[in-house]
Amino acid sequence: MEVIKIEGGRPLKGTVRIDSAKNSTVALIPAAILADSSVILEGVPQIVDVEHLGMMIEQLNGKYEIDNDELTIDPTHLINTPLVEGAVNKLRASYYFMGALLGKFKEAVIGMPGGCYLGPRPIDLHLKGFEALGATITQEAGSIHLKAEKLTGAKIYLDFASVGATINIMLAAVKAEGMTVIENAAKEPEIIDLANLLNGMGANIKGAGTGEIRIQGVTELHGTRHAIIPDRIEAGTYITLAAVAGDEVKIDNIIPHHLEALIAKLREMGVDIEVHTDHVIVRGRKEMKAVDFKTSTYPGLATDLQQPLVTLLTQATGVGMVTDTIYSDRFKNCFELNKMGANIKVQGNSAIVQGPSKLSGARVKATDLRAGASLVIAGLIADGVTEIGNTYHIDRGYSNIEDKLNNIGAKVWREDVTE
Ligand SMILES: CC(=O)N[C@H]1[C@@H](OP(=O)(O)OP(=O)(O)OC[C@H]2O[C@@H](n3ccc(=O)[nH]c3=O)[C@H](O)[C@@H]2O)O[C@H](CO)[C@@H](O)[C@@H]1O
Ligand SMILES: C=C(OP(=O)(O)O)C(=O)O
Repeated sequence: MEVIKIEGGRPLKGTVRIDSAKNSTVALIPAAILADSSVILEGVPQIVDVEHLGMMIEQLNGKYEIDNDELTIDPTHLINTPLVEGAVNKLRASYYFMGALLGKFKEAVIGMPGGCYLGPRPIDLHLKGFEALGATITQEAGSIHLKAEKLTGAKIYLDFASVGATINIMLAAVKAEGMTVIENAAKEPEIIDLANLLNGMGANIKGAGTGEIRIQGVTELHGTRHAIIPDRIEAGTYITLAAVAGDEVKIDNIIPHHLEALIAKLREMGVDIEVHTDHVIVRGRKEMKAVDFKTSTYPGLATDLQQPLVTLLTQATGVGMVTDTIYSDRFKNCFELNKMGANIKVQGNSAIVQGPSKLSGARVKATDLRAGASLVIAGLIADGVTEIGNTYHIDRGYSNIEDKLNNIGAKVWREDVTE
């Protein structure tokens, strides 16, 4: 079993360059199949989710070529193969092939998505959207069959501003006949990035980034070149770790506007953050006071940063409560942090953290992607060596994490150990 080992207690100093957004990239790759010629994505992060989507493009007989961080997807000879085996259940975003294949071929057969378990993650809103556009849906033995004689634009109200449902409906509607209006659409920056790619391919989408997205269907989409936005969650993770372990760390290649909720809350705790156009400088390792955090949809505090923030609170003075309004069961990291000496109680969808606690190195498991990030941060400040198992979760979303940390003075390495 591969583990990540961290020798804690080394003050961090230097620059971390943030890669492009996982949650954009994993939508942009399936979107590319809607074109009839090559789509080039600039700045693709080296993460396992991207590799898995590449395998799915190849299952569909598409060409998938990465040259450094530039990805070319050529969908010219695409075949509508059922995606029920292979990478489909290795990641959440595989479900974007539902919308993309439905949009392109009016039919898709696809297995259920994987991704982190964070509590129930139903896809009823995605299916409701496809039905509104004219698709018939049948489900059997872990796979979903979507079929439409034709797709017709519709008005679709989402009961919850779901990122996944908004994206999937956009992908299915972009070539539908007439106008689709998504009401109570998700407003996350990754939705805007997707709309920009699709519009570059010839789509007609207005309102992305607001609660009402209007999609006028077009008959053809062509290849284009698109630069992916920076990863606000990777950025937020490094900002958080710099707050507890950094002397002075520059987090570069970001859009600070996407991180306003986080930056405001960290400042409330007493963290020194200097904001510039495309980077921030964090001067950490100072006294912090505990605050409460509550996650919500964008522009609120991202649920994907909630677990790293729990680690931060273990170093602040007082009691802080972290409430996750998006996912009911995203607290497995808390039990691992307690093994390292933290004092955290989980109650319903909240974690109550009493700090400050002295953390000590221990053997822990990354139960999901951001739990992994929360344990890496804990390892950086703990006394002694921390060993983190289930590294595959971390590799779904953080590119070159050891190099990025070692470059700013950490001591992080991988080892194969017997279980
Ligand atoms: C690949 C990707 O981009 N993943 C992100 C995406 O996940 P994902 O797209 O799965 O998240 P959603 O925004 O869809 O889910 C938010 C909430 O809505 C509920 N829901 C969602 C769909 C549905 O059909 N029915 C339903 O009830 C979910 O259970 C959850 O409680 O947005 C989340 C919320 O910002 C992030 O944590 C994930 O990192
Ligand atoms: C929950 C996440 O990812 P996914 O939706 O891909 O499981 C995440 O990025 O934190």
